[in-house]
Amino acid sequence: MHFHILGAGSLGLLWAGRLIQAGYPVSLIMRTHEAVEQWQAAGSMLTFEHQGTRQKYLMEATLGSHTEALDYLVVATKAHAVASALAPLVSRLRSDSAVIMLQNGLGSQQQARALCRSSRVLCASVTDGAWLREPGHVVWAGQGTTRIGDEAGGLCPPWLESLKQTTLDWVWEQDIGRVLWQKLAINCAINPFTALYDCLNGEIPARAGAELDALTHELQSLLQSQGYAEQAAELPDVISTVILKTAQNSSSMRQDVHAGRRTEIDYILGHACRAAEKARLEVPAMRHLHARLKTHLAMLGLPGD
Ligand SMILES: NC(=O)C1=CN([C@@H]2O[C@H](COP(=O)(O)OP(=O)(O)OC[C@H]3O[C@@H](n4cnc5c(N)ncnc54)[C@H](OP(=O)(O)O)[C@@H]3O)[C@@H](O)[C@H]2O)C=CC1
Ligand SMILES: CC(C)(CO)C(=O)C(=O)O
Repeated sequence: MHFHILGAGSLGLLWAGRLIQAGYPVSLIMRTHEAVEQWQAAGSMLTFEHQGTRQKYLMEATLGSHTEALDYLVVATKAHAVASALAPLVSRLRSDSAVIMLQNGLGSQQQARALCRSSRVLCASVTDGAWLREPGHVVWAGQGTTRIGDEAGGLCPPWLESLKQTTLDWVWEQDIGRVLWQKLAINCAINPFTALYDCLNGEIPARAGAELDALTHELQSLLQSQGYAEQAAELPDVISTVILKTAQNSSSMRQDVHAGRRTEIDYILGHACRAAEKARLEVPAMRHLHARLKTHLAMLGLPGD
């Protein structure tokens, strides 16, 4: 099984390292010729750091314009880069190719399905934490679980069954939509406040107070409108637990803002607002937060989508 990883960022290199450790051939697909040249100039080596130990793995980096068929394509770009990164690769996919989406939020997975009509597109919800110490050097900071499923339904594919839990701590989800929507609701309740108030996850209840309660209530209605009544009922507890467990975390959105990078707001809060409109739900707290965050990002010179 040859895996191609699209996007040599934190999560892409984490998957690359874990798969190569398990003995699978892995190639990276990079965005620019310069990025490939830099990778090669640095010896084509991935540095994989975990609990203070560092290992090095040789790995080839290529451009999307290659013609080799893609059997297992792991899409590890940010949500907003998915469509443009994936489009040039569609002709390299076969009917038995698998595309595995790792993005937070919702919307990019559906874009991928629209693009890759002839291949199976699986979606993953990942709770591992990874960051880059420098290009090509990934730190696996938090061990988590990867819940994988197919929004179009169907059984777990045999190739995934054959992937040992020591390679990736994966679980097959018959209803991955439920998982992705619950994660979306959690990210809606946490990430925007951390970016707006420039605070750690644990500081949200004190900083956002009643705003958090109002938003949670609207997110419950939204989950209900999508058919996820159980997830709606447990949402307030789930949000409190995640805030508590990740109290010292700087959310991914806050990290993006600090690094001057485009955030995934449109695939988190933006998607939630659009889904609420489609379901004809009144969500004033959500809309107000979305508008405030967009203004805040604009003031920092960052896009609001
Ligand atoms: N990091 C983590 O711990 C976790 C991340 N996630 C999710 O995973 C996704 C990826 O996140 P993360 O790895 O942190 O993001 P990064 O920004 O670290 O990595 C994204 C990578 O994609 C590359 N890329 C962008 N466009 C293209 C393209 N057209 N062709 C090839 N490569 C491209 C970027 O390259 P360039 O820099 O050149 O633009 C970058 O190397 C996000 O949706 C995130 O929310 C989910 C759970 C945990
Ligand atoms: C769960 C949470 C909020 C942890 O920080 C996260 O997924 C993120 O930061 O994107």
